Amino acid sequence: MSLLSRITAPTARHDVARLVAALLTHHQGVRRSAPKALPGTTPRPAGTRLPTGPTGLGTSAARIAAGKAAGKVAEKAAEKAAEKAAEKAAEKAAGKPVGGAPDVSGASGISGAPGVSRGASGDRGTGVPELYCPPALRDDPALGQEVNDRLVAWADEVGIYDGRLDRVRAADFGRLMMLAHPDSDDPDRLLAAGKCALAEWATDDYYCDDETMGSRTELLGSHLGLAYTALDPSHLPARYAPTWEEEMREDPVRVALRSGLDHLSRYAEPSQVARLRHEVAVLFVGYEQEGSWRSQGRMPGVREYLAHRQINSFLPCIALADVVGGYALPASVYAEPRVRRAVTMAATAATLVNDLYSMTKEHDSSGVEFNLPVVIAEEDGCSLREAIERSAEIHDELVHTYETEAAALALTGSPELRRFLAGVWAWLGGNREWHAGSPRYNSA
Ligand SMILES: CC(C)=CCC/C(C)=C(/C)COP(=O)(O)OP(=O)(O)O
Repeated sequence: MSLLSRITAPTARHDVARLVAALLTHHQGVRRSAPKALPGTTPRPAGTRLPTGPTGLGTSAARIAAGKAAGKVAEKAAEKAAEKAAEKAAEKAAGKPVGGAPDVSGASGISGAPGVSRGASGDRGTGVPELYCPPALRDDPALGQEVNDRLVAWADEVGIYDGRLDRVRAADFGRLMMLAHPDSDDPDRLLAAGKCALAEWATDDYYCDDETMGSRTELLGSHLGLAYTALDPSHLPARYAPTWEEEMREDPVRVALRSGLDHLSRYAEPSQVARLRHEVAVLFVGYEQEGSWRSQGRMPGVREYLAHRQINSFLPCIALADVVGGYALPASVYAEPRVRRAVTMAATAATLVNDLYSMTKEHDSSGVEFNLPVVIAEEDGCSLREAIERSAEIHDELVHTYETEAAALALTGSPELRRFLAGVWAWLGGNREWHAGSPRYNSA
């Protein structure tokens, strides 16, 4: 065994994660709330800069003296924060009031509910059990509204959701961006990420989900193939290129995807753009998979569905945490298997939140709809209520595992990785908060 492999934190696995989570969360039957900050990190207010130069294990010798001191301070602060979070968690688990700091859920001023994790008060009338999830880190309604206004204006310009822009405005995707990316207060960066998200949503609504918007299962593959070329341009021979370009502009979803990526490219490095392209291509595979179930009239099993929700997920949005935050996580770190495992688990959890909150909307739609509770009810032969509870438990396990594994990675990783993992955690909180309030899922 090399020295490096001995001093590097071991890979946390399900069993380790479960053990730690169980120790921290189940003390005398009391569940704890998810902490506001990912253990091992500190919430980073918008505009805070990262230390520069090489960081992390084995690189300290390469740092110049000042950078070294700064890195050490940051590491110490992260360790302190982790200790504090663990202490707080233990106090909460023991049923003691947490000294000093305000209640994290109340402090956000968003929910009005005493605590944002699982428990009776969390559903705000939606029927969704309270979930183990961090609270949203900030709520800045004015910023959310600015992003939303600009997003709706852009949707109008590119032609998506024609005649339905009032519903898009009400869904408030600008608020989602504001809640999910608390380390940026730049409306234009939030808008760029919002455009990408709305274009991905439009792809789903127009091609997969919504027959009233023209979706037809037999055309899905062809539509998605063309849509992908909006993100990764086709370079056709000269005689075909002009007409191809006209055709690209004929479809509002293609226009939206291309325009969103163009805007994002002002802030993203090529490797970050490539990352988004990859995640969207994977998302499209997920859209296809769902289309295949639909055309067969087949309900997938729970394992297949969960694997699907990892690819048909919010990962393309979550993957932009660094672009929106104004820093770049190197491609090699993003691709590191332990990082990918943690981040994809978070993405699945975020998407299960969508499943839980969108059940009512989907229940009202005409076609076959897939979500985890329906799939569990079918496979386990249980009631939908029981299946909702089981879905919430699966969500919670994923979040606990992310928390444990990401915290371990944060303690040994670079400042960029630490910030990214904290950004993913913040994304989970903003996402849940948005789903709980957006009229897309909560209208009568
Ligand atoms: C990346 C992105 C914004 C994708 C949107 C599609 C997606 C992964 C969802 C979670 C939406 O799933 P669903 O079709 O259930 O969405 P709605 O419930 O209709 O919002």
